Amino acid sequence: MWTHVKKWWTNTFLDKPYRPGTTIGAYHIQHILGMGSYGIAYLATHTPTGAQVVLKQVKPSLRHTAKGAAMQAYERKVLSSLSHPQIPRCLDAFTHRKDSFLVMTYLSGPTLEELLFERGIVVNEYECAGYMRKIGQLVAHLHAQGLIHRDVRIPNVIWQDGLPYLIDFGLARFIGDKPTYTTDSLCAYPSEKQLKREVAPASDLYALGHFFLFLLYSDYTPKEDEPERSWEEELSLSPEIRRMIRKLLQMDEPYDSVHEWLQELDLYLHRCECDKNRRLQQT
Ligand SMILES: Nc1ncnc2c1ncn2[C@@H]1O[C@H](COP(=O)(O)OP(=O)(O)OP(=O)(O)O)[C@@H](O)[C@H]1O
Repeated sequence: MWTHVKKWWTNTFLDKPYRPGTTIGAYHIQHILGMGSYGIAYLATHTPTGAQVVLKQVKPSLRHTAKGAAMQAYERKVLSSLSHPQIPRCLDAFTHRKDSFLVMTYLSGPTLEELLFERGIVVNEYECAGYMRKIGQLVAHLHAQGLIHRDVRIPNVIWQDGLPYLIDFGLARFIGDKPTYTTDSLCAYPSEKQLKREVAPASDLYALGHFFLFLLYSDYTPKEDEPERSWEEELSLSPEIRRMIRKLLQMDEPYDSVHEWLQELDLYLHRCECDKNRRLQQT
């Protein structure tokens, strides 16, 4: 019972977000974007310039924990090290009363999760491959900087004007750094979680496999009363894409790098282009 009471008190009072309209230093809060495991994200206006920014506040309940402060400091270090138009830039960090805030550029547009599940967009296999190529190139850019995102999921990709924008670097780690703030090893985690949290390209490649499947499922309508089957049975995929996903998900010998996978993806896209041109010539 005590844990329920404590959780209720924490959520209702301690971690109560700032209200829209509140001014915090040079920023005016417009609305809450979301509450994650360690922070509260707000859309805010930078009053002197009128620019829209994202403020990320460490949850007050985590304020005095080593983890809360460390996570924000690490996210700041990660974002400050990056300079890419499709990734938020760290603009500032400050403390207001006892709360720490990270300020970053706001990337507008719907996430792929919203596009798929709220707007119901349908993407065919060829189009999915085109989306994945652009997302893969962003992930390859991170890997080239020695950074593993570890949270490449559809709610963390904003899609605007035909380009993906990658957000939420709360779990990102530089290769060589510890996978968690409390342990050096992931041995105590279940095997799938070990793979997802590994500070190595394999964890992002695995996430990209699931990402691919989410996009491909947009074109799938289950038949009524049909029992659930595996993705290989439910989706009608070309042999190349099926093979790629099996390798991304480590069901077959995995890729060593995102580049290796992107090369195969390019061969597939080239093959589709040739097929299309051939069909056009025949008509
Ligand atoms: N730079 C940004 N531009 C636009 N929207 C953003 C940006 N950063 C975050 N958001 C939005 O704010 C929400 C919350 O962001 P946050 O990074 O805290 O993600 P989270 O998944 O809720 O947190 P956590 O990773 O701690 O679970 C996101 O779902 C996203 O919609």
